[in-house]
Amino acid sequence: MGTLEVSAVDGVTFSVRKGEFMGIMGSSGSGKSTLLHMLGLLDPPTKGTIAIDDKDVISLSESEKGMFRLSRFGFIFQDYALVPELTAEENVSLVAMARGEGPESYSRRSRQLLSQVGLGDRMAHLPSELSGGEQQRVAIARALINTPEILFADEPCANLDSTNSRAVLDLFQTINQKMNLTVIMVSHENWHMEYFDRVIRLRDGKIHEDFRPEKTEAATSPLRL
Ligand SMILES: Nc1ncnc2c1ncn2[C@@H]1O[C@H](COP(=O)(O)OP(=O)(O)OP(=O)(O)O)[C@@H](O)[C@H]1O
Repeated sequence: MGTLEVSAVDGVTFSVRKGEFMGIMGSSGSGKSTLLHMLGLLDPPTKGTIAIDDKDVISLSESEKGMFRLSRFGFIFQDYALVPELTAEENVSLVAMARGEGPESYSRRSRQLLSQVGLGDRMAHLPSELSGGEQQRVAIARALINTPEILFADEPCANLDSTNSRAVLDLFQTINQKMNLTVIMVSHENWHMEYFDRVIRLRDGKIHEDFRPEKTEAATSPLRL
């Protein structure tokens, strides 16, 4: 920031097990989004290493990072990040198209995923014709179209009421358990911890706590993947 150097994340070291549902928590400005964006290869760290399956992913070229993100990661953002001019089905298909797939292979899967997130009757709707919770479920279907190994979610419930937040978290839990997908989610809501296997709490860009929260019985959704 001009002459002011900001250490958004500083000296953070941890590893994540395959299939873990991890929450990154901490107060505003503690570095959660920066950490998530670095892990998701969206922002480069100034120093340090990130390894996935023992592969150093920092040294990949920009185009290799792009392909790595498309084929191995799913992203879900607070503001849904849907393309406003495209229907729900087209939004989901878009990332499969970007990976070079033909329509014969992604069309059926897009529709199947939208049905599985409860939007079978909303496939032709534009984002503006969907509620916030529905838009976030389109974003979840989109994140799953390329059968990723890691799902990154940055405050996915920030704009949702508690019923819709629970629907999204129930979906994450089902995806995590049924597909053994690693989920890394930024949150500042303490009640979300009931869904997490593990929490890393940041303070001033450093790991302040790394713990396994006590599990209460969270509801399970009817999603079958
Ligand atoms: N693009 C940027 N340029 C300069 N500083 C930034 C930038 N993005 C974030 N920061 C700073 O880095 C620090 C960490 O920000 P970050 O957005 O990662 O925090 P956060 O924990 O996700 O916060 P919030 O919960 O409010 O979203 C903050 O001090 C912030 O002001």
